[in-house]
Amino acid sequence: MAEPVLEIRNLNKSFGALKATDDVSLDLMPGEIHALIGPNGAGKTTLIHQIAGSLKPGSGTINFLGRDIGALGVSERTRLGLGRTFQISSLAPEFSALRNVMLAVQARQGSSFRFFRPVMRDATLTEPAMAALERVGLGDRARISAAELSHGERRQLEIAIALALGSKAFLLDEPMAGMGPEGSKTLTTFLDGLRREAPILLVEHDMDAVFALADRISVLVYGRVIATGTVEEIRRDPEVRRAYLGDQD
Ligand SMILES: Nc1ncnc2c1ncn2[C@@H]1O[C@H](COP(=O)(O)OP(=O)(O)OP(=O)(O)O)[C@@H](O)[C@H]1O
Repeated sequence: MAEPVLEIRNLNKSFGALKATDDVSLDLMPGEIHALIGPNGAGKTTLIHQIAGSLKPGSGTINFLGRDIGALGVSERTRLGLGRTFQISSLAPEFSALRNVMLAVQARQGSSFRFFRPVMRDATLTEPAMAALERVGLGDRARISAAELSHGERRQLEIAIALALGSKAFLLDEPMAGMGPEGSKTLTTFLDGLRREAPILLVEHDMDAVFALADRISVLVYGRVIATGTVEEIRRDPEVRRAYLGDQD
């Protein structure tokens, strides 16, 4: 059997008396979309922060591509290929969409001596950046500043940045949030294809998107994984229905 791309074992994180992450173990396999669902405050974002490196776990291990990344910072994890989008945007708002992605391309190329060239005409930066924008459907918005993009477009731009960074797995925290039905549909189609390139750990409240996309779902309640399974297994699970799905089905 294939090795997991991401392997989380017995992760714990407390905020004072609150156990936000309670002995969480989960895998992200090559080519899969693994959705993480659960009620507000269940600990989904806290878990993503620990995997991304912006929050230190109390205990437990995180392996990425066979390597223990527990001691690494956010940028080292990004360099290894752990791409993420945020609930709160991390874009440079005054820069164009293209320039935002070019910064990622530049970071990946590791060069800091480009100041001597007019950056916006440097094809080694503009071409891969345009390619990433086109892949997420933002090709015709390249020259618009990030601040002027719609909420949904900013999410697409963050994914373009993660692509340009050469991500080997994606951590997506509520990418559909604030999107209309059309935007959600477009993003769903895009993510469906993206999984072939790199697996996705997807935190999402939009159950239509989750049920359409997920190969597996893990359900988090009070920081604990109460079930992991296929869409059908999760839909049928009586504990999940009681704790989370309720009458959404
Ligand atoms: N820095 C912090 N200090 C104290 N408590 C925190 C901190 N961050 C999160 N929490 C608490 O940890 C719990 C889990 O929060 P988290 O944001 O991870 O949940 P979530 O499942 O992502 O929720 P939502 O679906 O609303 O985004 C909540 O009770 C939250 O109040």
